[in-house]
Amino acid sequence: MTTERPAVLQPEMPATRWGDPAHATGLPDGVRELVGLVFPIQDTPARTDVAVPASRLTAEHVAGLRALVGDENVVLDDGLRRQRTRGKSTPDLLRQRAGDLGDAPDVVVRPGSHDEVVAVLAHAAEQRIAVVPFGGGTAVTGGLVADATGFAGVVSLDLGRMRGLLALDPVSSTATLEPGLRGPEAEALLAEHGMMLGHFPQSFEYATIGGFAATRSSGQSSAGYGRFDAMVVGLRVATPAGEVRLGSAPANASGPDLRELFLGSEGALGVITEVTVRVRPLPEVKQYEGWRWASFAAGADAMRTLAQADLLPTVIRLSDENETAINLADPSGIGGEGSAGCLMVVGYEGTADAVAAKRAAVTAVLSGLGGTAEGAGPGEAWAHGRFNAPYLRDSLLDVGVLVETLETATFWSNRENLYARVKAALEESLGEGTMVLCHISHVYPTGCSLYFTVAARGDDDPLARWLPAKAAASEAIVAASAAITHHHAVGTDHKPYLTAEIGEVGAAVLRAVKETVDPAGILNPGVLIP
Ligand SMILES: Cc1cc2nc3c(=O)[nH]c(=O)nc-3n(C[C@H](O)[C@H](O)[C@H](O)COP(=O)(O)OP(=O)(O)OC[C@H]3O[C@@H](n4cnc5c(N)ncnc54)[C@H](O)[C@@H]3O)c2cc1C
Repeated sequence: MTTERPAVLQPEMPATRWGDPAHATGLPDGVRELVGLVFPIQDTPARTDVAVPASRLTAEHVAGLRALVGDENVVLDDGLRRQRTRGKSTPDLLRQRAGDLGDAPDVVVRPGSHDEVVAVLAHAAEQRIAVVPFGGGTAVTGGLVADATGFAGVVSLDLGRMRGLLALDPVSSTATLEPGLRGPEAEALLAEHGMMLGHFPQSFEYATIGGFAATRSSGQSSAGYGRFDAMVVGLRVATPAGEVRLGSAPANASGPDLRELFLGSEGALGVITEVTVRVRPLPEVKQYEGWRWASFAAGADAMRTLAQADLLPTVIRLSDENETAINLADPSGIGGEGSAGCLMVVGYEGTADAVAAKRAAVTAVLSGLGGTAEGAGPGEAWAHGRFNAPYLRDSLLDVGVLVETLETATFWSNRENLYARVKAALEESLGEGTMVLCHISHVYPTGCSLYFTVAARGDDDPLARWLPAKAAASEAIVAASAAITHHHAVGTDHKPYLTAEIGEVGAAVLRAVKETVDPAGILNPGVLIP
């Protein structure tokens, strides 16, 4: 087939905020009033008067890059360099809002093909220019913040021109996608063939196929469709040492599976230029509903029972008592009566017969374990608002409230310990009035992830309040022997904790691979590799 490209492209995100400016609603009056009851409201507009630092690259460097990808695809423009600075964590946004553009790339380079990526990497290695692969720019763990020490400058390698559906194999149910396709663009291309990928992280609107692979992302339908890495059957990767093509069969016993080496490699081992994924038919039916549990523990036990019985629906998420209460208090959040206990959202997608059968079996288990069915209302409200939270975060930052999220994962037997430790660490660090909310939305037969949302007073310097709280939470995660990240990746923020998780030998293995594929160390220096 000839390459198919999306008919409609997602608009650019502003540098200081999340998402499509047309979807930003501001803080509804009712919510502003509620927030004001808990936190001091203080209007804190973003600074836009700070200039982007001058590019450190010489005219010769720039001319060399232009010769490889064309003049128009080597961009020194301040606006684009500002937008390509860091990602979209709360610290990233706070730094942008404060006018800190110290990590701005020196130039944005937009290759149009695998071969152009290869050529840029060879040139960068020769000239000692650092290269930061840039997909959607939704990184939340500092994966786009390269350490430029010892380099002539930093190229943001923007993969946004590589946005095609390259191949579709309906017999094997696979599709080969270019890395710069954003979530909705990839789904729209596949939908024209009656197929879907089924990867819906909260960053779906902006994150890309290459980014999903490079961070081992997990989406809201992970219970039914799996994590992104589980959907990948093949990869093409450009490294400074040459090309790596992986995935000649769905499974093999040809030594360790090297696909796993490049999945989650966060731009430090190569640039992913093609991703072959498993696709499936578009669902005939989608049904989402709510269940209520007396406690977080009771709901979590029900999730475990379903996972261990191989009975997971497509979506399953459970809010703790605090998250349940806050969402019910928010008129734009999940609807429903009362706020006691813990709300679970359960979603079914597939053929009408498959949905009916799975729903009947799951309903029997949940009822038997003491859950109360709440009907379609809470499920549909969740489905309707599932991508809204990041816009609300901007509105809260606008009024001086500190909001951030973090996530981890552990085995079922350690869930309560991990939950208690992380919650206590955040509350102690941020002090009185801090709200710590938690949900479980990715489950396995052996364990689950925990996703925390924190809201606290920002005071005069929200960044200075958040960084010690994040460190305390990370230390609590390590002390609980849990994963420093379940799906947000390592980046620079989690790097100090990685060796504790994988051990000294594990860290040395990563360094050895880096040395082999990127001997000059130009790829995302300072990210991931301990
Ligand atoms: C509001 C919000 C909600 C989020 N929700 C979720 C969620 O539900 N689930 C989840 O898993 N994550 C979530 N994230 C995190 C983020 O969206 C994911 O990590 C996502 O996979 C990043 O994709 P991206 O295209 O934006 O990558 P980028 O941010 O551009 O890059 C991320 C990292 O991957 C590298 N990279 C990007 N593309 C390539 C490539 N082609 N080859 C090699 N390296 C590359 C970059 O150098 C960087 O280190 C969320 C983030 C935000 C801001």
